[in-house]
Amino acid sequence: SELHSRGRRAKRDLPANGFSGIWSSYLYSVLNCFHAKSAIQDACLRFKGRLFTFSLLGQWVVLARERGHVRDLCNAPEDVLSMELAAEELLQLRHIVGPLFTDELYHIPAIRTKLNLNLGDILPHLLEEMYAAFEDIVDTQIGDKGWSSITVYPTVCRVVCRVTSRVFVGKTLCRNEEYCKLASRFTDDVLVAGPILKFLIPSSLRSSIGKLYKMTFGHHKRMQAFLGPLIEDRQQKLRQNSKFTLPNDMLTWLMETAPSTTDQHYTESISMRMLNVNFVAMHTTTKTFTHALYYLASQRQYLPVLRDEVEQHLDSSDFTTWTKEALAHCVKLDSFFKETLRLNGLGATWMPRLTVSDFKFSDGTHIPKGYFVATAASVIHEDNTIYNTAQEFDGLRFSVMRKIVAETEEWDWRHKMTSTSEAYVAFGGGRHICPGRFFCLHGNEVFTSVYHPAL
Ligand code: HEM
Repeated sequence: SELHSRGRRAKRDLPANGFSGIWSSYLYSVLNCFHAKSAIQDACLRFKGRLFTFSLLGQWVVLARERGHVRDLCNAPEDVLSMELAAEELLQLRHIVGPLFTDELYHIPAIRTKLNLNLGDILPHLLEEMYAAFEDIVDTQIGDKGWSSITVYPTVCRVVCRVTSRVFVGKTLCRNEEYCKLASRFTDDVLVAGPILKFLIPSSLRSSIGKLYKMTFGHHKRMQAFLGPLIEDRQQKLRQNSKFTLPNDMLTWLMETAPSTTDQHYTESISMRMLNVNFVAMHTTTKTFTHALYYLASQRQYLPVLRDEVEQHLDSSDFTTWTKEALAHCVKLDSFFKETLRLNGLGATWMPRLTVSDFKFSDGTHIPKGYFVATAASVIHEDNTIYNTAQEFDGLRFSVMRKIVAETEEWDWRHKMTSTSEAYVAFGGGRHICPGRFFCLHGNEVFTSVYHPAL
């Protein structure tokens, strides 16, 4: 039955967390949502070092936590363990957004090459927008007393959206309230609607409900309405003068990377890629910066330490002198963000994969086609055998580790925020490792470095 296929036990010869009956496991999988982190921690303790199955919101997942298992997961090719199909199925992306969302993926090379190569050039724009966004969004909320209580998440979300949109679509559109609402709401809408569709709606009805959803929210159509005239304008300028330099932003990089530049599909396709870029960039960066702000506010001893470091490397009276290289010297700031993500990653389980064909872990465990596999990310990040006092926040943890490495080795990159390993999976690993992590670090550092009296 439908319920059975959604709630079934993943793999009979692996230990299972909770109940393994159809109804009991289904109900248990709902309860697990309310305390996923501790339930996974308990299961890891019980099944020491072994792979096990865990049920979450009607879905059994094989969870990996040992280094070897995580390495196997990272190294598996896409046609064996598929991230794309896992995301598509778990979030019902075909129904909620449309097949174009998952079929074309050229935003990934655009980020990997063009965005990452241009980080130095876009820094002044990032900084200019950051100052303007703080003035418009934060300063206007501060009254005569010189302080005000602000709801952090929505405020950070607006700032992040404006600043990242400056790099994605340019100065005019990033200051358009309607555009920013669309860019920031899109991820939240998908993250709510996708799991509901998968969990509550039988597969025979999903297509019709998805159509209704798309008609109501119209994310793609609205994005086309914003980007269409901009694309047309840039193309026209190029037609008039082939030497015309396009603005250095994501829209241009997508226009240059898109397979075809002529047919009608062009604007549709680029708009969908822009939605996808927003999907991966906004929510993740907002969440990380919000947590970092909470740590700063609750552990104020870090404020002078981080500010001293920033002032040592960057001229706080003139941000136009800031460079990518100078920011890279702020190792304590880097460590602070890495530690924030260690304890507050994107979820208790991460790096979901769907087995497209039979998969064998290196210890011989065999997972048949059609099952979900993921890492027990929070357990890995809070393992006392890897990190001292792993449950505690130590903002300078990684800068100390970097210093120790630097004493004996030439390169101290191993503990930088953007470096990953089987013990640090906040940005995933293997072929799908997050290509936007350099931009995200850049953005976060700039956020915190910008001197603001409210901080
Ligand atoms: C703190 C912020 C961020 C976090 C924690 C984060 C984390 C992740 C993680 C865990 C993955 C999945 C990796 C896997 O399953 O192996 C991922 C993938 C991805 N991320 Fe990020 N990310 C962040 C910011 C960004 C930004 C700002 C961008 C774009 C500018 C971005 C673009 C992407 C893309 C395109 C993928 C898919 C890569 C692929 O399928 O090959 N991310 N990210």
